[in-house]
Amino acid sequence: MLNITMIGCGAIGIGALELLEKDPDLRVDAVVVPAESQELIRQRLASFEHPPTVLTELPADARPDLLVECAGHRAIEQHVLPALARGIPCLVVSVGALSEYGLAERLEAAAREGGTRIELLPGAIGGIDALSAAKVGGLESVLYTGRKPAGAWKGTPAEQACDLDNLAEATVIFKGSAREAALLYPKNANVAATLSLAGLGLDRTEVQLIADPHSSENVHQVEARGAFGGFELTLRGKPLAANPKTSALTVYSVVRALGNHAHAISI
Ligand SMILES: NC(=O)C1=CN([C@@H]2O[C@H](COP(=O)(O)OP(=O)(O)OC[C@H]3O[C@@H](n4cnc5c(N)ncnc54)[C@H](OP(=O)(O)O)[C@@H]3O)[C@@H](O)[C@H]2O)C=CC1
Ligand SMILES: O=C([O-])CC(=O)C(=O)O
Repeated sequence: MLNITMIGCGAIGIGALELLEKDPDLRVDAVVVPAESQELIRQRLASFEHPPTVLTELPADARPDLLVECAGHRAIEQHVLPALARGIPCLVVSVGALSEYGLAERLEAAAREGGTRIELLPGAIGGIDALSAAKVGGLESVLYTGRKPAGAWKGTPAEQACDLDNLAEATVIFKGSAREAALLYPKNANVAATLSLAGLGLDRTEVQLIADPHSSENVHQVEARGAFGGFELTLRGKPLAANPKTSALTVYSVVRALGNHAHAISI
């Protein structure tokens, strides 16, 4: 059995915990959350058969088999970097944090220091295996379009670009590089960063973000060309009720990745 510490316990975290309870090979022993929400999370987890301990920091002597981050960009610096340096393997969903200059190199250095690895999870997108394999032969272009319901862009710079409450038609709210997208939209453009890290890089991957008042799904489209040929992918993600910015597939991606560490056959 693998003992896991989870960083963050919101829409993704709770969704993953519910599914992981059914897996005898995995046990989430602890969740790490901000002090302000510690009590609320404790109450939310009370109905679980094996409620994880709710902490605000990973204790200095803690040695979980795996640490999984599902908290947000700031948690990478705060929790993942030190855990890697201590030799704890980390899985992360807030991949957009790596758009900050120098952070990827610091994560790599910390993982080397600790003799361990950091795994960037596909989250809400598919095709990462194909794209990163295509990169080996050489990629020419990768275009990512992220389309979400207007409400999913609330609390983001899109509010300055348009009137989200009265949008009549689908509106492009951002056009630029994956790096800019991930920095400007930390809760909505992790997929842009993931695709770019697998493919052409943060500065050469073209990104378009759309607020669509007629959509009820988070639609991710990828067009890639290179020596391998080409592929077009459209993924229509169902948003989570607990956080409409986040697609349900992200929860399943976390559960799959953890399972792959524990089960005899991984896929
Ligand atoms: N790769 C992908 O495809 C995707 C990645 N994501 C990433 O996952 C993150 C989480 O998504 P989601 O679960 O929907 O978000 P929620 O806001 O529902 O939950 C976030 C949870 O993390 C906690 N948290 C926030 N900051 C920290 C921190 N520094 N240390 C510990 N805990 C923290 C929050 O606590 P509190 O409530 O107190 O703030 C909350 O419990 C997103 O911010 C995004 O970066 C999301 C969707 C797709
Ligand atoms: O969950 C999704 O559909 C994608 C998302 O929020 C992100 O890329 O950050």
